[in-house]
Amino acid sequence: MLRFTGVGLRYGAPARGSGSGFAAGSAPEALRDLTFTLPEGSFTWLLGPSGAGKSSVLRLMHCALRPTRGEVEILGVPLSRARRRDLVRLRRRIGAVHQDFRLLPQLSAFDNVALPLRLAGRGEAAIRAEVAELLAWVGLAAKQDALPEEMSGGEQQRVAIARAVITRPTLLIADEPTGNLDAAQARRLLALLIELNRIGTTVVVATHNEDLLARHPAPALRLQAGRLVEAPGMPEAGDADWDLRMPPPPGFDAVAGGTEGGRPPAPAPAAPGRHGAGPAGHGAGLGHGA
Ligand SMILES: Nc1ncnc2c1ncn2[C@@H]1O[C@H](COP(=O)(O)OP(=O)(O)OP(=O)(O)O)[C@@H](O)[C@H]1O
Repeated sequence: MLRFTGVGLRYGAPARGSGSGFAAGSAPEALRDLTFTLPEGSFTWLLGPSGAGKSSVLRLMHCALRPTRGEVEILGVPLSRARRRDLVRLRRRIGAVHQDFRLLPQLSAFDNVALPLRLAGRGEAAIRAEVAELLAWVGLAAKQDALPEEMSGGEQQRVAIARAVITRPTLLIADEPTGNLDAAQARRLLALLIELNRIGTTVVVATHNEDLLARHPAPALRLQAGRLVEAPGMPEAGDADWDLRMPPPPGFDAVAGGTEGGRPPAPAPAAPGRHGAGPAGHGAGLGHGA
């Protein structure tokens, strides 16, 4: 489970409980008052315009930062109280696809993808088979020996995706993972994310890709200028302050109805929820070959 409680983040300010030595800064808060819970095994889209704070939320989820206010709990571990070695252990359970890939430049595609398995102490024979299979699945069988600088942006992104999922992480976070992929490759990636989620991985994906959102309706966290404007289980904006059962204000009948003593027309039903209103479904009908 991921739980954010009253979370604020100000870059350059000291983090809660970290002793991390950040210089105190006066930058505006990048995240403000975020409170939400994502259950284990959920699939959540992370949405919002550029600069809204999506990458910052993912950095907190990846334990790369601690909040300056409030508490972030990742897979049961409160970041404010976690020691450095707890964080290292926690991060081994998290797969991350970064916007800028973060491949190790001196390692081949194969060795980049194999790295998390080697760190976990897996045997080389199993690593060979698993890495080869996953690289083939992302269409990079012929690029196993290529260095990152010898690959296109889309190829590097697919290596980064393979590296993030090779350990079947408990939590997968992805920041614009389709930014460099064509439409068919993006759909294959979505199928992979859905499959991982089906076998139990909690998945959080920041994206602007409307095609993916339409293909896999799931709950959403939506940010605007560092604040949450939509979250799983949060009432639609306006629900609380516009009660449709309230009588019209005095004099409104005559203005709206035109007939003495008449009632105004019934208000239109509330707008249907955005795609985030429904439960996470797996009904996108995408097989691995989609
Ligand atoms: N390392 C940093 N130091 C200082 N400010 C930062 C840093 N990273 C992000 N910010 C600021 O935090 C705010 C949120 O940025 P963030 O990258 O989280 O947004 P985003 O929604 O992911 O944007 P995009 O869609 O463009 O990637 C922005 O105002 C940004 O300038």
